[in-house]
This record gives sequence, structure tokens and C-alpha cells, in this order.
Amino acid sequence: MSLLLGAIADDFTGATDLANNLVRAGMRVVQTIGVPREPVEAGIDAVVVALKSRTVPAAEAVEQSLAAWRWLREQGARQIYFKYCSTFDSTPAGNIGPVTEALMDAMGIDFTIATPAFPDNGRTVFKGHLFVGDVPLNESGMKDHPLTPMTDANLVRVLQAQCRRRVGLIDYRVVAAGAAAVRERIQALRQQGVGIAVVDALSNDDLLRLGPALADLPLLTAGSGVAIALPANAGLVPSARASALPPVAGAQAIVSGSCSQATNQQVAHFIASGRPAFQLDPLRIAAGEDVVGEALAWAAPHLGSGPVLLYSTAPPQAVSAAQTQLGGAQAGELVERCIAAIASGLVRAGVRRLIVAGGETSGACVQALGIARLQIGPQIDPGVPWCHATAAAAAGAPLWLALKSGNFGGEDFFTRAFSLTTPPPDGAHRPAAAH
Ligand SMILES: Nc1ncnc2c1ncn2[C@@H]1O[C@H](COP(=O)(O)OP(=O)(O)OP(=O)(O)O)[C@@H](O)[C@H]1O
Ligand SMILES: O=C(O)[C@@H](O)C(=O)CO
Repeated sequence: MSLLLGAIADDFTGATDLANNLVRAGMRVVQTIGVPREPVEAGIDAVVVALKSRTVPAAEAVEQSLAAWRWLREQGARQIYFKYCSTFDSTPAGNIGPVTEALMDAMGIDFTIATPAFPDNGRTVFKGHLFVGDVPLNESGMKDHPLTPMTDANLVRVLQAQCRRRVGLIDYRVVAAGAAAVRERIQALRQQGVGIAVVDALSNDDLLRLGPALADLPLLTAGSGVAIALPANAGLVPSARASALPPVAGAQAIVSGSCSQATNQQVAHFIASGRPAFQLDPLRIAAGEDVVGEALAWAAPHLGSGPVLLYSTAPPQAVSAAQTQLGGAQAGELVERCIAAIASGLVRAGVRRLIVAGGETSGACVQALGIARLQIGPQIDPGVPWCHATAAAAAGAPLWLALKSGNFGGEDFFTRAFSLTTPPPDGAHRPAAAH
């Protein structure tokens, strides 16, 4: 039994994002929550192991990632993929550099690539500089991120600060010239002693051109974008059947701890559409008030009549104010624990279609729900699929779950997403949404 690809994702929404791109390009994928104890069953092309290692201390992230790698190696994974955020979320202490180098050391390899490019979501890399939509990373909303503020768009510089090995660049001209030129450039960089190369990509065509040149690299490090090119390396082709999920019926809810720009807009849009919404105040949580009980009591009478939203999402000034009073990490943890308890309570109350917004928030919720693995279903927006959780301990019944990365999704995401969860009248599964 051997897997084509074994992936290690540094957060849970990022893991579903990667799994989504692999499924859409034709791979049969399992996403596990944490490192599984059991071997993977036959017939699976890729396993994405979802960790919560993006913002933990670097040594812990390395330990978790190596444990995932050892398990993937035991499953016979032919290629390893370290998935991080398309906005390269990290600090000078890591964790992208330290985890990459620990994997390289463990695998005994001298070269890998790094590219967060994800053009479908507006992430492009040009001359080593990351753009988010029309602006450089350091001018995007990421400059205000509560845990990993990004203040430099030059990824060669950002990654070099985190690494012992030399970091180089494969620029857009080489990528545009095709796979043979990329292979040649990799050889030249190796000879110059470069261990990790940031790769430019401006479009999906760039990523598809890059794909064949990456087929023989034992380790890739990237956002989810480059994954669109990997299934073709094994002769696989896209198939809508790969994303069909068993239907579920039950109440609909959204919990949101993301404070990213896109989520702020989505929350505002949901409230403006007249749907019921309940705001969670970090200071009341910190004061020990029963915010969870209050939130669940508020939600109960609304659950029979369409989606409800429970959110701590707030604009940067409000987040800074809470952080000043409580401390950044403590505010984050308190809110995550509160939202996770609300998610469990909602599921016990009959919610079977649940959106969680925010990577850290998703990690906390999925763990609280006792979900061990996810099957990837139809895409709602680029990077965000519906997933099917067969064994949610809190539910005792199957659940559809969407883990939305902070900055992903259109403004009407929270209302539109649920239209994909209702099976068509003939009972046939809906195909993946076209984007
Ligand atoms: N009102 C608030 N004040 C302070 N911190 C908050 C508030 N609301 C949420 N938080 C914390 O901010 C962090 C948001 O991180 P999270 O990863 O969930 O969202 P995100 O960064 O938007 O998503 P992604 O990582 O997918 O881009 C969490 O730790 C959350 O608990
Ligand atoms: O790559 C991305 O932007 C997302 O998958 C993610 O990791 C956000 O947490």
C-alpha cells in the first residue's frame, strides 16, 4: 500500500483547503484531525494530516510535524507536502522555516520549494514578493493579524530570517519557460548551495507548468495552490464524483472567531440580511460570565428556521482593545474555548450543518466535537469545501462541516453556503459548485 501524497497542514482550515484542491484535481483524499493511530485504508491517493501547529512554539510545531511525517512515511507516502497559509502566516521564530528544515533533516534531502501562491484566492508571488489581491502582503489585512502580523512582502527575506539554509528564488520568467527550465534552475540553485527556493506564480497556468518539475522532489512546501498540478503527475484527472457526500438533514449554524477582513464583511452581510446573530464579548468571557449558556439559550428558539450566527468577529481596533486588557494569546484562547463549547452545544441541540470561520477557531471546534476525520465534498468558494464528518462524538450522528479560512469566501458566504447542503428533490448528490 503506498500513498501518492502525504500532507502535513499547519491548521485545520488550511488542511481542508488543500484537500479540496487535491479532490477537485482528481485525487481520493482523506483528511485526518491530528496524527491517526490506525493505518490508512486501501484506495486512498492522499492523506492530509491536519495539525494545529501554526502559532504554537516552533519546537512544538516541529515535534508535531515530525510525528505526522513518521506516520505518513509508514503509509508509504511517495511525496510529502507541508501546507501553510497562502499569506505565509509566521513570525521570525517560525514556524514555516523550522518545520521545513526539520522535515528536510529527517528526510535527508538538500532541496525543496516554498510557494504560497493561490491565484484563485488572489495570492500571487512575483519576484519573491507575495501579493494579496492588488496589494503587497504587508499592505493587506494581514498586517493587523492578531497572532501573526505580516509586515514584509519579500518572502525570500521573510523565510531566510527563519532558516539556517540559504533561501533563493525561482522567478516568474523561469516558471513561464516551463518545467525543463524550472528543473535546470533547481540544479543551478543546488550547486550554489541554496536549500529552499521561493517560487513565483501569477496564475493557475504557472502552477500547472510548475507541476511536472516538482514530481521528483520528495518534499514540497506551499499553500494549497500548487496542489492543483500534482494529481496530473500521477495521471489522474478531475472528477465531480470525488466530491459527492452523503446528505444530512438538521439545523444550520455558523460560529465565527475569525477577525479577518473577509469574515468581518461576511458577518456584516449576514446581519444585514436580517438573519439572527449573537455577539460574543471577550471581556464578558474573561470575567467568567456564562456566555456559552446564554448563547445556546438564545440560539435554541431560532434553530428551526434557518441559519443562526454566533460570533466574536470584530474589527482590528476592538481586537486590539481586548488584547490590551487580556493579553493577545489569552484573549485568543478564551474566545476559542468559548466558541468550541458553543459549537458542541449547537450540535447536541440538533445542528447538522455547521460553518466555523477561522483557522484557530476551527481547530478548537473540531477537537471539541471529537471529529477524527473528514471527507471532502462540494466547494462553496475557492479553498472552502463542505466536509462530511462521520463520527462527531458530540453529535452521535453525521455532520456537514465547513471550515472557512479567515480571508476566504465571498461576502454572502454565510447565506449562500447552505444552499449547497440541501439534496436536490430526486435525491441525487449535487455536483461540486463551479468556480
Ligand atoms: N473579539 C476578539 N478579540 C480578541 N481576539 C479574538 C476576538 N475574536 C476572536 N479572537 C481570536 O482571534 C484569533 C483568530 O484566529 P483564527 O485563526 O480563528 O481566525 P483567522 O486568523 O481569521 O483565520 P485563518 O487563520 O484561517 O486566516 C483566535 O485566536 C480567536 O480566538
Ligand atoms: O492557505 C490559506 O490561506 C488557507 O488555507 C489557510 O491556511 C488559512 O488558515
